[in-house]
Amino acid sequence: MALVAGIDSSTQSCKVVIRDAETGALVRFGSAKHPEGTEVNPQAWWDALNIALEEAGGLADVAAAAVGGQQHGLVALDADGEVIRDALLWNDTRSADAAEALIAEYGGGTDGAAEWARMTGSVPVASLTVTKLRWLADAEPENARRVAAVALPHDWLTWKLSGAARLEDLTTDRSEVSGTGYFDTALGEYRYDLLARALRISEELARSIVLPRVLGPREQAGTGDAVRGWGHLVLGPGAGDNAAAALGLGMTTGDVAISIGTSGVVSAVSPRPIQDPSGLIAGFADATGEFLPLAVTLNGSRVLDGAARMLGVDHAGLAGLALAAAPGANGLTLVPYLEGERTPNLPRATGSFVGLSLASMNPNDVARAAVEGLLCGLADGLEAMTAHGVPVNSIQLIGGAARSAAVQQIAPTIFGRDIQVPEPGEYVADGAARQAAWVLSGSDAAPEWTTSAVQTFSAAPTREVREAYAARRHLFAERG
Ligand SMILES: Nc1ncnc2c1ncn2[C@@H]1O[C@H](COP(=O)(O)OP(=O)(O)O)[C@@H](O)[C@H]1O
Ligand SMILES: O=C(CO)[C@@H](O)[C@H](O)COP(=O)(O)O
Repeated sequence: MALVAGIDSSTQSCKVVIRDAETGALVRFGSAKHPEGTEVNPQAWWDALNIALEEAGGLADVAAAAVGGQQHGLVALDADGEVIRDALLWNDTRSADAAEALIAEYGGGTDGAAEWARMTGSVPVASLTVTKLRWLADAEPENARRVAAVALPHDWLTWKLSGAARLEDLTTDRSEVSGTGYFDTALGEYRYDLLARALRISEELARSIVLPRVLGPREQAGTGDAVRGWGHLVLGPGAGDNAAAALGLGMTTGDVAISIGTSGVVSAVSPRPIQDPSGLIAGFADATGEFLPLAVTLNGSRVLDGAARMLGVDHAGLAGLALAAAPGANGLTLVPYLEGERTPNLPRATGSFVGLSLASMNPNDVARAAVEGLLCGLADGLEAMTAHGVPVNSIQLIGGAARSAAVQQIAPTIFGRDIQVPEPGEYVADGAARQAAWVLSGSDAAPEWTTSAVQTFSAAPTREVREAYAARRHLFAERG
């Protein structure tokens, strides 16, 4: 029995699944926490990966591995392959002004946004790597001058697993690179002119910066580090976390995943690239050769973490309170922009409770408003997706907060559709494992693994909750 490892290096933690390459059966599992914050030394991801690998029984008997990772984070490397500064993560909003400047440089407003959507598939927001590079060039020019290679979290971890030292050995895949902001997702080519613009350097100089080689969906990224005893290990190209989840869920056209981890993500497989000048949809690629349009919010599971903390309960307690309240929370709406927001693009926003009254100022309604506000933001993303002609036949709910009974039961009322909840699991890591098995097999198609049982939740839609949210989502203060 050949074993494969799938790794999910996500915002809050690293998870490793070891699965049977043929059947997909789970054999071992390990996980380790990542540090808090939106600026993280990549060494912390490497340390967490090693702890998680050890907990999962190591790689000695594993034939292939692949890494799925949080997207967009800027890992800037110098000529010796050393990390220049802590990585700025996808949820770090300091590059919001840089995003605005980059749009302005292409005509500004709707023209500039449309041009970026045409060039790359996405309109720059603070999350995208290209804006972080511009921030680096302006705020830390000394560091910017030292940049010899730019990698993203999963690229860097794959490189570390391989034990390679040469920058030229860095690899990535279409799903990851499509979220950089300097890659033409429709054509599948780097845009060195955009890299140059971000760093305020000539295109000639930009071409001397090493960008990871973009691998095909089942192309080998190399082998494991011989020095660490992983020389036998075949490495897959890896993927951005949402593309890996799509692979883990076996999504095809018409399937939608709603992931509620640190980020809230609505994603769908599309046979054609999506270019949305409004910026609500990011036109990324998937891990199989197709496309994966996404709507991503900055405020996912932590909305519920914060609400539970505020109410002095655990997650089960929060779900109980929310389910004890009536839909609409007695007129209370949570605008959930606790960490600023990305979709819609409001990086300086804060959250607010709107409609508070004596009737709603109680734990049940506050909990209900938290769950409804979180889901309404995602429902707006789903609506933007359908507006772009992305077919929606089924919706699966995944990510840490999909374990909440309140999220499961309230989701169909807000989305106005049945919601399928697969067994709790690590679908990003599973997708990475499935990719590793695919690379190992050398077949044209990814192996058919048994999919997990799903539970379907149905409920009457509560249009009025969405309408109240739509009328109030602009009612927030900006952070000072
Ligand atoms: N039962 C639950 N209800 C609500 N949130 C939960 C529950 N279990 C875990 N979470 C939250 O899910 C998040 C972790 O989910 P995960 O998908 O692993 O995040 P990420 O991929 O961003 O690291 C944490 O914020 C955690 O508090
Ligand atoms: O920014 C994106 C995708 O565009 C996020 O999906 C990140 O990739 C982080 O994912 P989680 O760790 O929150 O799951």
